Amino acid sequence: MNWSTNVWKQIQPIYNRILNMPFIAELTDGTLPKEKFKFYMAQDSHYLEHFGRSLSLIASRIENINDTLTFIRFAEGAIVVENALHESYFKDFNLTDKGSMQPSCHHYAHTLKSTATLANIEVAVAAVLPCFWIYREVGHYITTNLKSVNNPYQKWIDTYGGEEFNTLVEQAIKITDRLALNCTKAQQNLMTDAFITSSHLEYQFWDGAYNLRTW
Ligand SMILES: Cc1ncc(C[n+]2csc(CCO)c2C)c(N)n1
Repeated sequence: MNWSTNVWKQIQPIYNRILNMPFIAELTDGTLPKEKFKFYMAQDSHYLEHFGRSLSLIASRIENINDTLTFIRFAEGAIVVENALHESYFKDFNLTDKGSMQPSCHHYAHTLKSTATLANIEVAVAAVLPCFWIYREVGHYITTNLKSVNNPYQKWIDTYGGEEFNTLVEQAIKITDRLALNCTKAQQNLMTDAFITSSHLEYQFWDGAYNLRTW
């Protein structure tokens, strides 16, 4: 079994907890209170900047030059494309000031940056993979369970449920599996730990927004 199939099995309890979060249920039926979505968007805007920097660090460290190019594109996607989504939401929801980073976002963003800088490259790549993979799965889940026609969060849903995003995720999984193939079992276990930690932090990110958790 390849590394990714195995790790995805391992995070099933976390993934199922994510699918059962009120944030996801209310995003799906469009009833999520605006102030919670605004909190999420503002925090995510901070997150994306740090995430983009983490991807750029990985791009510069990864050995295969084609992988460097792929990670440069991921970084660009995080900063340019995703920020466009946020900007349009900032307008739609009258959000002018994103404020400072709050605990869930701060923890996640800085964990990714230190991992991207200090950990072995395969561990750094494994740490960013849940950002792609969990969002794709959640995007598909929401798309298949959509109830309301006039969902105010439709743009967000379309971004992550779409085919374009799916292609990026497939590329990210493929690179990570290739790196894992050249690793010892001990190194693969460190990759797995990093993937699991980021999956927990994805959960915490939504939980922090739903509960409007501040310092
Ligand atoms: C907390 C949090 N985690 C993951 C994503 C999803 N995401 C953001 S950028 C990017 C890659 C684009 O190249 C992906 C998958 C998010 N928005 N917020």
